[in-house]
Amino acid sequence: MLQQGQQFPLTIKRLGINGEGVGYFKKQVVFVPGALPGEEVVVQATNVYPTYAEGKMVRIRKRSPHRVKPLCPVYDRCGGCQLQHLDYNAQLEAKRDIVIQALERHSRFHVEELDIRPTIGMDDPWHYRNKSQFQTGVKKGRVIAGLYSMNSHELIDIDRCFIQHDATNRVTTVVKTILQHLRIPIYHERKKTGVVRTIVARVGFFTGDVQLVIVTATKELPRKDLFVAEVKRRLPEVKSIAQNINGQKTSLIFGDETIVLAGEPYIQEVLGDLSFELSARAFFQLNPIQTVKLYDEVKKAAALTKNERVVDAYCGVGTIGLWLAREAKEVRGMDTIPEAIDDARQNAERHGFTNVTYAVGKAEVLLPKWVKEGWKPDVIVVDPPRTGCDNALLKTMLQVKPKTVVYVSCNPSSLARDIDTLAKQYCVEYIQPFDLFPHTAHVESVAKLVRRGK
Ligand SMILES: C[S@@+](CC[C@H](N)C(=O)[O-])C[C@H]1O[C@@H](n2cnc3c(N)ncnc32)[C@H](O)[C@@H]1O
Repeated sequence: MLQQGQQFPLTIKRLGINGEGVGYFKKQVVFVPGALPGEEVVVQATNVYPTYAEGKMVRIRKRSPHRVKPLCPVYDRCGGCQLQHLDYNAQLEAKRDIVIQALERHSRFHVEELDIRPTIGMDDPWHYRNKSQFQTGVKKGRVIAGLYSMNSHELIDIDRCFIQHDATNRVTTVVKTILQHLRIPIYHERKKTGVVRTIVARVGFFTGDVQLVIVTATKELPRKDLFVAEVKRRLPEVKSIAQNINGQKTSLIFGDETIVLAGEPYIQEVLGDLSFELSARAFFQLNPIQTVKLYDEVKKAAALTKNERVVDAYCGVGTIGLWLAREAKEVRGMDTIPEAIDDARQNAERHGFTNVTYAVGKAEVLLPKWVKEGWKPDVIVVDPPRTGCDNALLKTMLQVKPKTVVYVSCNPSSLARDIDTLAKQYCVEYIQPFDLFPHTAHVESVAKLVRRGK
């Protein structure tokens, strides 16, 4: 058994689900952030648990040929990315491997018999995120904004984040200086004093318009008019300035109340031939370039012929349903967040779709209700949160037996578990991994399932 603080040699076998290197020391699994598959490293045990251990890398004895110098100067301290030290093609392979590992661990499939395709990556895997949410703080009298360090509560000041679109970097940096000049108080988490908590900047990739949301702990924002005037003067690309109030002690960024301070309540974004109006709190996919590829894959997998009734389960603001609507007879979507459904309805209306309806509620409650009312889908698309689909939904799917299920997943473990349940009546035609978040350990997948027999 390993002891805390013990140093030992380790060969890294693979990347774990959080991007850390995984090796075995006398059959005990050890997770080592920063270590890469194929490397031989010396590790110091930092945490030893009954079934696994965590360690930090002390020295690399044999380097991976895929190890590269991270682009970001704060990569080692910031918790945002996990894979910048691995070359991009190797990242794509590692992500496919993460999907394979999840299937081996959480399903009964013979993985070698499944068609798991190479990960679809980006031509340029930098500056792909359309939204930044940087916490604010004060360091040596200077206003800073960024992300919290991985292992401590230190706020890392980030001037240029290499995975953010540069418009969001620029807006955040300038807003920091405006807050500094106007001496607008920054919120202090421990003392619970001050005002500004978070700077949220979102850009429409297609339009170049930027939305700025200042999240404050109090309703009062000192020197608000001056702040707005300075933002307008120095950042003409900002088309919407809003204040969101969040006085709660919570890990959620936004509170319930949003006040538009200047400009439009929305910015515009375009995906394929659909346009969207994004309000301050509206959810929208973070990587628009890859989202288009992902949705096109969903469309291909759904293989619609204008005769199908389609469910867009966990629909968010309805984007997948709208992507499919022209090729479907009818689309019904549902989500638990009322604002998302309001947006989905408006999006459908603006595009003139008459065959799409959206409802607020749980997928596992609404689908059985629709079926009971006599409405049976031919194709079901699910895009659940990390926890995967509720059992009641899977059960209804097995009862209703749509000819095709398209499963969009942001968590390979819950994907593996859920498609294992569906395998009673469905064949997995293929699984297509996507890289929506280069340089992080996230992997998104589209699985196409077709009903066995009739
Ligand atoms: C991964 S997002 C899907 C977003 C959307 N399909 C898109 O492409 O933008 C998951 C969504 O599931 C919703 N959700 C969570 N639990 C749910 C449930 N039990 N039933 C329906 N929707 C749920 C969340 O509000 C969230 O919008």
